[in-house]
Amino acid sequence: MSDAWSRWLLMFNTSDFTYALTVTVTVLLVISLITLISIKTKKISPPLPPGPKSLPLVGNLLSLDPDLHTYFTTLGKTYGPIVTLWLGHKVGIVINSPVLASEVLKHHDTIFANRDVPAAGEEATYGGKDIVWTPYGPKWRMLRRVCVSEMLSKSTLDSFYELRRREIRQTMGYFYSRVGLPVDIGEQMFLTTMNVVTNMMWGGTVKGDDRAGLGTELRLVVNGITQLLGMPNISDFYPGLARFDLQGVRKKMKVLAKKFDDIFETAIKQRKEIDEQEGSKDFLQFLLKLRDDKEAKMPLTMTHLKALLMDMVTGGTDTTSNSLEFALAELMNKPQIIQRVQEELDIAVGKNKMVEESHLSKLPYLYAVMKEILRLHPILPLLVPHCPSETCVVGGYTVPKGSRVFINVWSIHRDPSIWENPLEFIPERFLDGQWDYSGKDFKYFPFGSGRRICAGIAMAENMFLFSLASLLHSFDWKLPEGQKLDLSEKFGIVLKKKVPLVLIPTPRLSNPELYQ
Ligand code: HEM
Repeated sequence: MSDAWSRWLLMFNTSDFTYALTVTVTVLLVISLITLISIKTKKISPPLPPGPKSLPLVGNLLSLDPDLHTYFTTLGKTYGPIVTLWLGHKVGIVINSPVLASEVLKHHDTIFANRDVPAAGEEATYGGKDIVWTPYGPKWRMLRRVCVSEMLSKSTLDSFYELRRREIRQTMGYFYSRVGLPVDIGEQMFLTTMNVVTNMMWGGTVKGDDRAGLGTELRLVVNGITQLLGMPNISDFYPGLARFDLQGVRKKMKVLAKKFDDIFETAIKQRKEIDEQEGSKDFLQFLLKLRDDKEAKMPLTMTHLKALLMDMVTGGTDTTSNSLEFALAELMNKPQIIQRVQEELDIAVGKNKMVEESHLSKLPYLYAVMKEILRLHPILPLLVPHCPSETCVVGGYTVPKGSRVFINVWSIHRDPSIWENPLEFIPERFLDGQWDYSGKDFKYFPFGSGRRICAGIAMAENMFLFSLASLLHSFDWKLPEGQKLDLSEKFGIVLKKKVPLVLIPTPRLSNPELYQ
């Protein structure tokens, strides 16, 4: 068996395919081949961007590396800033330069503000009814407005400060109870963000003994969802074969999404039962009110409502917690940077208090640490793929309507022609305030840019800074005896650490009562 074929099997998890299925696939692929050849031999002017030679039937699928972000970066070095890949029947376009990212996300923003919804995404979000996958248009605008102006606005976030404070204190209390013992940083930060998000949504939280159990389970579910979303799927590349769900991606996603759907159903039922007089103010109550608004121009359906909740519990948790895990991991390699952050914290907060959100504006060096982490490990390394609603020209090449466009922010953030020592973790490069998250500069845009820019920037910034400040102010951290730091990344729609970060906390604050 050739290397490429084994990789294919590995990536697509097809070991349980039966002989009969293989025959069926072959027949269907032959039909696909005829269509593919007819598309490829059509003269396109200007031409498609350059790219590696593709094979009949499969295009470039056999040579795809599972770590797509590094693979696309290598392709960029050979073929230039814009590359074509044939993903079965689908045209994939990879953008590796700031100039072309700007053409796509700024000059042609409206055309590219669409998504090529993968089968996995459709299954996870009630048929793609959420913000992430809804096509650009009135429905998306309505969802986005609800989310950005109401749920995640600065004033709403401010009103939930007590809740974040309580959760972060609880996490610090947990670490205090584990002094001298190894703790899984990613797991704990996931739990903290999940608790904040579910609390904001419907007042739900995981406490006490349930914390480890339910938290671990929810993390597995979210991990599973993001993994399936980032996984190449035959159904997406050969739409004619989608109904067979050959890799079982839809089936697996259905099981995972059902777990959250059950949680949403229970929360919705309970919320409806609570007398409004009790005045609970969470998003669910707000969304249920919107849903009952019969006058609304673009009504919010129950499906939209649940799809929005799904965006919050998946998009709002894994992104922030993985960024925090990368941050602590990079810092473990650079004790002098930890020292500088702690000095800043000791001046702004003092060692006789815990960090409050009001301290965050006095921590410019910590802010630079966050920016540098999102440069070196942009947590959505290819953004969420965009999809042009009409054929257009980018960088002098044709980008066909319906193609899947990957903006490789990971490679732009590590481009040596833009960044000095790009592979080094150097927060100082952000101290002059030159870079922000607005997406205006296509050399640095970890949250994306244009109409589809991340809807949760304020919350991400808040949770990241508050958590990291608390972790470094309350504790010193060390690796367990004999363990080496591993900073390698694992590709997925959300980038993860290949090896979970396990560290041992030692309290820094003199008064043990602060940790209670
Ligand atoms: C470190 C944390 C985070 C990072 C780096 C991040 C980054 C991103 C990126 C790169 C995109 C895609 C932009 C594009 O397609 O061009 C995105 C989309 C999105 N993010 Fe975030 N995100 C983070 C946290 C959050 C949080 C906390 C929430 C909400 C609670 C959130 C909600 C969303 C939503 C709803 C979208 C889809 C927007 C749309 O398609 O209109 N994100 N995010």
